[in-house]
Amino acid sequence: MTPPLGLGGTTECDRSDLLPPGYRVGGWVVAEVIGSGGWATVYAARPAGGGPEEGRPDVALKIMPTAALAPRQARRIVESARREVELGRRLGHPRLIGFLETFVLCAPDRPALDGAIVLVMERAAASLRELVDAGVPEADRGRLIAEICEGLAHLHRSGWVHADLKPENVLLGADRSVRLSDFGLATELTGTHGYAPPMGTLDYLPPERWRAPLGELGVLVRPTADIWALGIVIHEVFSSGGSPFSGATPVARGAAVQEYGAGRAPLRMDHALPPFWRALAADCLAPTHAARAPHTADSLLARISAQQAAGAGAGAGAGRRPGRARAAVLATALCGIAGAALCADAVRAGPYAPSGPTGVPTGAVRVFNAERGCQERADRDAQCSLGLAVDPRKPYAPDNVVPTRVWHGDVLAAVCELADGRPIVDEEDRRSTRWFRIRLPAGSAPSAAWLPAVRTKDRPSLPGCEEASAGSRGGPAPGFPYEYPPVAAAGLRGIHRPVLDPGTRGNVTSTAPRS
Ligand SMILES: Nc1ncnc2c1ncn2[C@@H]1O[C@H](COP(=O)(O)OP(=O)(O)OP(=O)(O)O)[C@@H](O)[C@H]1O
Repeated sequence: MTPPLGLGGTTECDRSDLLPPGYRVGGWVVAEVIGSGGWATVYAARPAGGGPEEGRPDVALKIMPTAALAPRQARRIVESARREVELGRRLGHPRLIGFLETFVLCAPDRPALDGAIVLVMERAAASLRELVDAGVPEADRGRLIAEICEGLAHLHRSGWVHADLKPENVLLGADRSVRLSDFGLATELTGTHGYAPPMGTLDYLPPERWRAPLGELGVLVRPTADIWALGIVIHEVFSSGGSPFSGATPVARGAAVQEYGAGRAPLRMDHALPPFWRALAADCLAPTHAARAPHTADSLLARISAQQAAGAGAGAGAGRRPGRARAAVLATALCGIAGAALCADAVRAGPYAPSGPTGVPTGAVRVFNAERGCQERADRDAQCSLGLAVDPRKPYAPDNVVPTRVWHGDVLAAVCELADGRPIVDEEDRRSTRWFRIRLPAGSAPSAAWLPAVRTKDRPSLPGCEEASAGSRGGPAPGFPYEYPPVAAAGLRGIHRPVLDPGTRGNVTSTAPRS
């Protein structure tokens, strides 16, 4: 820290804890107040003439008073400033706000501010909060989230957790590029976690933070806390500032977060979120640290980049109609793994082949997609496609979903049903262990796959699969998968969209401690 500086006030100010415009702070002259947080007031300032700052760009001064605080609080402020300075010194990055210097304010004429800590920062043009309040332009939404991810990825790679990510702390340059700021709670990790002061912004705390014990070192934080906060920010950006957790106050919304974290309430996102961003936010908002851990800032960034590179960024970002897409945990991963070539098959509405010589198919099912936005679409958009499983008794995973996709309204040839497959829950919390064996279009490989019963409203009268298999082949009931002759259908493009696998969700909720 630079030594205390002599100051010269020039104009009157109606609050003793505010500096008037023109007040000189070090080599800087205070202009207007930009905003105030819990512990600080941030001012716009320009370089004072004649000093080394002359000719430098305007800055923001974050002034943290300590005079009126109890010793413990004052220590907290000093510690918070130390974190900001330390992080700023070590982790310079285009997505993090730049720090120029820090010093202690010597202002004997203003006792409330005498001894305050001053951070001199690069000055931003606005905060994401202002933009959210005004309505984030559709064309900017995806880019802003991607840039926040870049900042987080850099922090996490460098072994730090921000611990207070929220739109107020996402600053925007004159060109609207993102700069993460306010590192007062930023925590350096020792291995997988670190300890932060027991502070933060209630609306952005993950479920586990609400019951985290407070030890001597503080509360345990991990990068997944930032990922949770990112999920809330994504939701806000795409839904005009709305939170996915309802409640009139932050504490009430916190109670809703805990209900969700304990598995007693589903995640309910605003219909305004386009499917891609809904899926991304849902992954960020996985209810436990363990479930969120695979979704690192780097992996989220890769998904966003892939989406944008595929030319779907604009559509995914803004123009889509709302839907109730649930965690398409595998959607992007599958496309990434399988590539476009594997994403080539699809089943069109019909043709449904009635009973053939072998007795199959013996029924039909019409695909039902619980996402309302997808029900209204007729363009067979990839984001609205649904996956079919190879094996209904295994979790959905990249190696357990066939390349062929289906869409809401498709009529599929079902040959038999399985009552005790893996339980599946849809976006409306309908749960079923029943699966239908579906014949796929000619040329599909494999030629048959499995549709979860929650993905159709139809309940055709079908034989049990073991029975059908034995009947059609005249042999003993085989295991999975069965093979049936394919039906003809047109091939279309799209990506996999597996339904939510509650096996995963069940594990998650069962391991989540009760609040
Ligand atoms: N470098 C900067 N350039 C422009 N505006 C800034 C800058 N730093 C902070 N601000 C704005 O100043 C306001 C106060 O910031 P500050 O970091 O003190 O508090 P906060 O993040 O809003 O709240 P809290 O301290 O309670 O977390 C915020 O609205 C923020 O957007």
